[in-house]
Amino acid sequence: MSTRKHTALPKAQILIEALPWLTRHHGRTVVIKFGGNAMVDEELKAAFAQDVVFLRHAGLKPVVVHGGGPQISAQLDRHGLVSEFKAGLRVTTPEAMDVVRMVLAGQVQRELVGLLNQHGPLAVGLTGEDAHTITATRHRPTIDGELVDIGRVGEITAIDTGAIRALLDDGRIPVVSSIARSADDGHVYNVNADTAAAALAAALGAETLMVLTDVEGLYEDWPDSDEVISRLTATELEKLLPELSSGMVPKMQGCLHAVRNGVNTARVIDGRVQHSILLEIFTDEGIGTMVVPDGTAGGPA
Ligand SMILES: Nc1ncnc2c1ncn2[C@@H]1O[C@H](COP(=O)(O)OP(=O)(O)O)[C@@H](O)[C@H]1O
Ligand SMILES: CC(=O)N[C@@H](CCC(=O)OP(=O)(O)O)C(=O)O
Repeated sequence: MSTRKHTALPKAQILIEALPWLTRHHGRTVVIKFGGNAMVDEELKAAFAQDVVFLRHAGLKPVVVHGGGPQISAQLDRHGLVSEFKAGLRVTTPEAMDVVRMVLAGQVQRELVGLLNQHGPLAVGLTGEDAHTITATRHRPTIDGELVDIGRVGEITAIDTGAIRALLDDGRIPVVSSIARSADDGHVYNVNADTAAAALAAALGAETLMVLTDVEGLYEDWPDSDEVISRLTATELEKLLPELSSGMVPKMQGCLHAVRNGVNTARVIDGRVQHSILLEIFTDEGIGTMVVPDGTAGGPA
């Protein structure tokens, strides 16, 4: 009996260590973006699903927004279509848009819903098209001073949180694909998943936006160094933005948008680390990069 007590004690200590975090986050919404590059390993995907279900049972309200860039590229390739990116966004022809929608809503989202629902009737998948969750207009980025046409790529103009809130109130875990309907022309648009997650986090008044990717966080001097910036304010991030490249651009722009619009913390964390979500939410040893609004005091958040 005494041996059993003794061996079980560390488990109790670990649970108690999480108490301040459980108290702080209880009832709060956490938007988690699961990137396509972090989604390649079966064990990692299963651990991701466990973490999200754990959060839900711990009294938080997780919302999953997923990417699928590599999966889309692979499918386009099978169709003999080339993948081209401009300003970090996929040039999306109407033909490519059909593939994007099929892969995100029909493949990646279904897989995540399936993994989450191994733990109970929790996850419900939707795309931004459902119940007008995400409305977009055609995005025309400026590259070298010129407006560029990148096809069916959407810039978010409105978020309707009604369907997601109804699911959360019903105890479900919404799993959202980053596809939007345009109110102008009725077409379906491809939205970067980081941008969609940030917009949803802001519109939902989420406590935290958590972006899982395939690096440790925001590197200070990428690609020359792998020194991770652990914490930075909105203004510090804004100054860094022009120096960032490729996939980090929409991620960090999204983090900035989130903390400037009511989200308490936006984090970029390493999706290759098993249970990185739990480590980030429930322990002192926060990993990755955390963006906070200006004027936020130091210490763990
Ligand atoms: N400053 C930086 N710090 C870390 N990664 C960076 C930086 N700048 C660019 N990157 C690149 O951004 C990538 C992550 O973005 P992306 O490939 O779009 O991932 P995801 O599929 O998770 O959205 C990293 O793998 C890295 O190659
Ligand atoms: C407009 C645009 O670029 N959309 C992205 C949508 C998926 C995505 O963002 O996936 P990751 O998070 O895995 O990069 C794309 O077509 O790849």
